[in-house]
Amino acid sequence: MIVGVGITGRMVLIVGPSGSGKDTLLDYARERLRLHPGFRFVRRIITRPASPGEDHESVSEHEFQRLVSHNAFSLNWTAHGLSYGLPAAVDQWLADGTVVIANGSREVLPQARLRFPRLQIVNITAPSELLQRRLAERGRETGKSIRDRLARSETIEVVGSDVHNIDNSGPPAVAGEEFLRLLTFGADGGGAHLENS
Ligand SMILES: Nc1ncnc2c1ncn2[C@@H]1O[C@H](COP(=O)(O)OP(=O)(O)OP(=O)(O)O)[C@@H](O)[C@H]1O
Ligand SMILES: O=P(O)(O)OC[C@H]1O[C@H](OP(=O)(O)O)[C@H](O)[C@@H]1O
Repeated sequence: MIVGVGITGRMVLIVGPSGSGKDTLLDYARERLRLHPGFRFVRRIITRPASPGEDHESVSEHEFQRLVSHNAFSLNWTAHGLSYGLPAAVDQWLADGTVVIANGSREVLPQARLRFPRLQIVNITAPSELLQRRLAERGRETGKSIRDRLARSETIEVVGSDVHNIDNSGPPAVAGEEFLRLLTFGADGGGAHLENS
């Protein structure tokens, strides 16, 4: 079994333009940390029908607004004509000292910084030609929807001392290992490590 030594509980938001590889890197890390109780990967609530890729809870916009009015979200936002939420359970996991990892939005970072005192932002990047090719090959969106996502990719800057950039233009395992290192070595870049026993 894997045990953690000195892991510091915190919120980790992985952000970056559509097609940069957030879900791919989340899958990579989730698989490798699945036996570790100190890490939890958030299942998002989204007003998108079930689709290949991210495993999310699909709800109608009406249901989403009902959840908002019942304070069912720790953080929520809109983008691409969809509504996204992280469940309120996140707050309890953080209070328990867990490292909570979620797919976020670059645009919601100002609210996230106020919401989560211990926040680590992981910004995934890739050149625009790669984003374009990946979105076309993925096939979840087509035509205008892809064009809108690519246009949005260039409009939002992610800067700050709480931001770690990961270039995902090479093989997924390269960026995946870098992401794992960030998760397991703590927000301040040192001190914590995982041990196999
Ligand atoms: N390093 C990589 N090399 C080649 N293909 C990749 C790499 N990373 C991701 N991909 C592929 O690119 C596509 C987009 O990746 P992914 O869905 O992980 O991106 P995303 O950032 O989560 O996008 P979105 O915000 O639109 O959900 C997927 O088909 C994925 O398999
Ligand atoms: O452009 P920004 O604000 O960074 O991100 C907007 C939203 O798009 C992506 O979701 P998905 O591709 O619909 O699953 C992100 O995860 C985020 O929720």
